Amino acid sequence: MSLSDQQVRSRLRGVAVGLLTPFTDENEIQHDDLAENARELYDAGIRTFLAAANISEYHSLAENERAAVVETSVKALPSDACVLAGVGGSTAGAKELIRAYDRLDADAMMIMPPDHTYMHEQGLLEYYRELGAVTETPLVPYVRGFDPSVEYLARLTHIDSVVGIKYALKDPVKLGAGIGAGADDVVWVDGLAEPFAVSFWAEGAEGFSAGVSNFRPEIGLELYDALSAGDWERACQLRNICLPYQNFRDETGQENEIEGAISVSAVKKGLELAGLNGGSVREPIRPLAEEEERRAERLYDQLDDDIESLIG
Ligand SMILES: N[C@@H](CC=O)C(=O)O
Repeated sequence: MSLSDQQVRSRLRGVAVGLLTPFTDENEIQHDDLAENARELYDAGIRTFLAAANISEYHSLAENERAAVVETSVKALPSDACVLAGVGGSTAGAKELIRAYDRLDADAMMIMPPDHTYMHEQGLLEYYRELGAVTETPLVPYVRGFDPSVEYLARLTHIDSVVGIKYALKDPVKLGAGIGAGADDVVWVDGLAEPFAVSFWAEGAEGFSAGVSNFRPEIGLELYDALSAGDWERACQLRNICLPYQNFRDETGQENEIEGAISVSAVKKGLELAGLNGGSVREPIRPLAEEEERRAERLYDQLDDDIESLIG
């Protein structure tokens, strides 16, 4: 049975890890590895999971694969875990996926950023209303890749099905304004991982998505405790030890000028180095080059040392 709206809100007040989709070299999904990752992260204390979503390589998964990934995740995790399932695309297609996720008992729908060349704020709000009309399951829209008005953010919070917003714009001032203008019962989640966790928290975010905490969950959990306790100095220390690996994720990689191209491959490498399952990536992402693999290893060692001295 899935969680209530109130329980989902409570889970959004925490660290949300992305369940990356491990692929074989032949591009097949390794469901056992995915399930093992989910259980290990749960045992480490994580309770909020994003399945078939952003860094799960949502866009590289077919519809039936998205449902299969969500099914594996829900089955692998105890019932007090919150699984947010990635949804996107046309209204009709998204509704179909939502119905499939409902049959699988997903706890919430993570609505991916609109994948459209042209759009209108009112049309986008209509999209969320349409999706909300086919399910009792709460929606969490992911705001990324476009620059909406504060008014839009406020209106988004007033859509009945919306219980949380994953905010991933590098604009803490707009976040604070959106929170101030919006409904009180919506939980705002930092969608830009640990580097923005402190500034977004100061503006009113109550949870954050994981970056390096996807493979070293203890950092995210300690950071969340420090933020909850108002211990800014410790929160900044914990945030700072994440930065070298997070900055590496932002790089372009080789023979490419698009920033962040190695981001998912770097997290998959981190999973492998932490003893979890990373696996291969699908196009349009590329695997790390040899030199990047070595650099990831050095950065991971540094992270490991920093965790040892700060967390023990
Ligand atoms: N936290 C993720 C973004 C959200 O899914 C990341 O660091 O890439």
